[in-house]
Amino acid sequence: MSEAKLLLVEDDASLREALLDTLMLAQYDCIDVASAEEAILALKQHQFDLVISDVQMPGIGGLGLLNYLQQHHPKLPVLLMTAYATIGSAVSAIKLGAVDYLAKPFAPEVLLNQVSRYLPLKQNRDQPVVADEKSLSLLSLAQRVAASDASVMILGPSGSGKEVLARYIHQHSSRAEEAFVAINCAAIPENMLEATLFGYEKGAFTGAYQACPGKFEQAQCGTLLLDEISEMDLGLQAKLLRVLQEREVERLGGRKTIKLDVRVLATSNRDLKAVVAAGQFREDLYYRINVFPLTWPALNQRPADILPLARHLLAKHAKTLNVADLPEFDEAACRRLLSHRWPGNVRELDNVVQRALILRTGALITANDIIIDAQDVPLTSDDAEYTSEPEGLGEELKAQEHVIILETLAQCQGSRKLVAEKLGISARTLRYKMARMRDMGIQLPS
Ligand SMILES: Nc1ncnc2c1ncn2[C@@H]1O[C@H](COP(=O)(O)OP(=O)(O)OP(=O)(O)O)[C@@H](O)[C@H]1O
Repeated sequence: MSEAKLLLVEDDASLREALLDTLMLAQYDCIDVASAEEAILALKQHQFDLVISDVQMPGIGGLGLLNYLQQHHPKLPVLLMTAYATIGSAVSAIKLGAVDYLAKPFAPEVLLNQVSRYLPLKQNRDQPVVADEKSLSLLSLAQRVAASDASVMILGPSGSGKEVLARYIHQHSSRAEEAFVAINCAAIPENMLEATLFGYEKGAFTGAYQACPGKFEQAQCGTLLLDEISEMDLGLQAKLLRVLQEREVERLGGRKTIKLDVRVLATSNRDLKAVVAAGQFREDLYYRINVFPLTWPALNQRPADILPLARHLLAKHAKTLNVADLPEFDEAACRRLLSHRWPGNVRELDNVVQRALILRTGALITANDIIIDAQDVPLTSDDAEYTSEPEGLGEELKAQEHVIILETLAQCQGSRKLVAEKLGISARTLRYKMARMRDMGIQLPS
């Protein structure tokens, strides 16, 4: 999940739910409230990086909130949402200090594009923690590659740390002070990926009420990460190749070409050569992107990383949970961590460490606290339900769960609220499950 925190203020409950879904599926950490008054309370309890607020609301409303923010949080960016008919008030709000506005109704991608423009880039993100010789030599190679401007293809199984490595390359490049923009090609519906990548002009398609720069433009002078590039359809691959060759982009519905100075990194957890051989990935694009291939081996191929990573993840989560004294793994717990095969790689290790932190009773984490099979975890709170996917579920059962969710979504015309009610799970759990489905490349209605 992104480290940036968003405050969403919208009095229309169903719209708020839909916006929240979009933001959470895009991995944003978000708190939602129904009025400006509640927003002010939330601002006293949390630190936010961006506020997205409706203008017309009962009480002091969006403009009252803007006024409050100007006085108490003048540096906090505010995005206002307003009905198309009342754009005049949004324009005056911009004069009052809002950074931008969204004209309702807008497509989910318009929201995500705007949000990604204003969220600050957190520089202190996870640095790769490595100890195994294989990983050390990979990092030193990555550092040397970072110094060049070559395109890099990062391969490795899911959860091995490909995005962490991509950020590392950016941070060690001459572009480190510029933007790092990541886009997950599998998570964005196919018909919106092109607009998200290349941007669009007002009126380019139904719902494009205002022009929006694409990810390439947002990454200008910096680095663009095309995550899971192998999931891009062949038609779009041809357009991407052209942009990379010409080093310029044209927004959808636009006539102007925009010169680009962007370094492109890409990841895939598939054997890209085999995908090329199967005719699902263009060979010319493969060679353009694959100037320098780097591969993170699976975690079980670099066992010396396991304990340092586990300790790092423990310290990270202890900090988030405000745990005063950091517990340690006892010897039996370490043995258990070292003997597992970690099919889910570092992401799986991260889940196990989080569970251990919740389950431990003293200053030491024992082997009993290391629950590898999540089915054994006693779920007591909604939070625990949200963060732990029952990994023990068989593949067949999981596939059935996905079918049920998709069918119920269709029956309820996409209303997450109704789906959650029908399936008897919390809206949070549904959101989490849908995010996991998106991660797996399953297309969901937006
Ligand atoms: N070497 C590392 N040091 C610190 N944290 C790591 C490391 N490798 C992975 N992680 C953490 O593990 C999680 C998964 O990593 P990441 O998202 O980079 O994997 P990925 O290979 O891109 O996965 P996917 O293919 O599923 O997108 C993240 O929370 C990341 O911060």
